[in-house]
Amino acid sequence: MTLHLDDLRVRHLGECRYDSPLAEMLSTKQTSPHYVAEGDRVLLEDTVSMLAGHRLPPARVPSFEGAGPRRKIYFDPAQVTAGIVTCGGLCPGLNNVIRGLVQELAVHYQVKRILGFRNGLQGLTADHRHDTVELTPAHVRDIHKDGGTILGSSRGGQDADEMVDSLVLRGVDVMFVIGGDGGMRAATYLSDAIRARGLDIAVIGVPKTIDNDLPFTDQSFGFQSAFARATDFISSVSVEAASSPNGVGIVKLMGRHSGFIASYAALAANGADIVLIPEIPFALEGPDGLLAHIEQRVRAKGYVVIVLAEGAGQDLLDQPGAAHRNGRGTDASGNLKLGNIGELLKDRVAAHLTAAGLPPTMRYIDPSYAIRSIAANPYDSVYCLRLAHAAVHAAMAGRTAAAVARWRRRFVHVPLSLMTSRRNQVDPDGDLWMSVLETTCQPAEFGTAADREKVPMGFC
Ligand SMILES: Nc1ncnc2c1ncn2[C@@H]1O[C@H](COP(=O)(O)OP(=O)(O)OP(=O)(O)O)[C@@H](O)[C@H]1O
Ligand SMILES: O=P(O)(O)OC[C@H]1O[C@](O)(CO)[C@@H](O)[C@@H]1O
Ligand SMILES: [Mg+2]
Repeated sequence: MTLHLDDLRVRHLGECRYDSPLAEMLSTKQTSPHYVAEGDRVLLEDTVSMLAGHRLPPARVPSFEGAGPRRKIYFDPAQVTAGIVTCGGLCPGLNNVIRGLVQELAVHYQVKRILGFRNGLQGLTADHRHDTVELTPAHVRDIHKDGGTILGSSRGGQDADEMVDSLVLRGVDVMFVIGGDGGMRAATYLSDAIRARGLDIAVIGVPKTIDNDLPFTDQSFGFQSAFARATDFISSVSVEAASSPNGVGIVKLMGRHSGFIASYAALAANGADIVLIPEIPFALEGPDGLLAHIEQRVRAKGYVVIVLAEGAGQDLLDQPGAAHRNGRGTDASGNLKLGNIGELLKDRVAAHLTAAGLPPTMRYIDPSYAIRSIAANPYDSVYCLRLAHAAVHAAMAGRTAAAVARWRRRFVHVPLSLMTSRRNQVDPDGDLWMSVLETTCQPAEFGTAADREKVPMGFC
């Protein structure tokens, strides 16, 4: 999909008439390498060849509106009630974002009231809309020290009109939705329904997901903390595998459709021989298949360490009745339920090595929720705080149906609909995957004899 400048423009509720309480701080600022001035824009693409390909003057090249405080704002802060909700799976940093939103809204803009809706979008239904938490700086002072979300979260669909009714009944003027792809989709429908009813309510998304599968953001918050924790499990399994005869260490990590956690954690731990991700299918059998490669590594090195994203190799579980298929179907939010590729791999590797005369010592770890239920690390803490500041500035300036994101290290406004227009995935031709191949020395693909012709050899 080719994007044009107009696709990247975010909606404004109207003219900004009020002086911002931060106006004085902004009076002397101009664009510099470290500051995007009001009215300036951040390029979508950043290579000479991509820019040249547009054949457009700089002002027409696709770009995002820079985030940050404006001198004039849309809402009168003294009249504003803000709402906050966290939805979907947990992610390190949710509490940091809540805290950042509350502090900025209360301390700098001094808004009238801040309401936290409980248990995800369920909190915006008729049955739950009155069970809100009154959020103040004192209430959120220490919440960043804990993982999870003080507001609670959930999966499962809600009616957009019912959610709008809740905002109207609770007098909400600016609504912050902290969520992943599902949450951003729900926020899009929410802002569409608000618009259809001609209401003056801003909806700002703060994208989160440990899977890092959202587009138009360099990395989603919490991802760094999550993969850092995953690294510990890879190190443990590597030690165990290396200390055992024919040791096989397998770590299965979250990542439904995107293998970023597996790739980054494997690079950070630097002990993995094989990384398997959803973006790159693999064959088990055959001379170029995964099992043959594992056997070769055990023979050469004495042990092997495999890092596996949960969404990898799902096609291998597709046959009806296949072991570890786990029924499939979808969860309450419509996300595909995955089969257990880790268990399948464990069984198949054990059978293969045993048949090859290398009976393995199997060390299998599935850290599951342990990587996402933790508090944010210092890097994510700073990132969450800055995203929260950007979200508040966007809302107070009357931006709506927009997400705040960091793009090419600048904070920008992204139309909400774009956040769900594609999925961020590891590019098999990109430099991240190249680094994984360089580090693990695994071949670019584990193919079968039939496609041996097109399968490049490993690096070492
Ligand atoms: N197409 C949709 N229309 C309306 N609401 C949706 C849609 N998709 C998801 N939602 C709602 O958004 C909320 C969050 O979605 P989901 O459970 O998929 O998590 P998420 O936001 O994608 O987070 P994560 O991927 O990090 O777990 C849920 O309450 C879900 O019902
Ligand atoms: O919370 P649940 O429904 O068990 O979801 C787990 C899923 O959530 C995520 O953490 C984020 O979508 C995935 O990596 C994982 O598959
Ligand atoms: Mg999701």
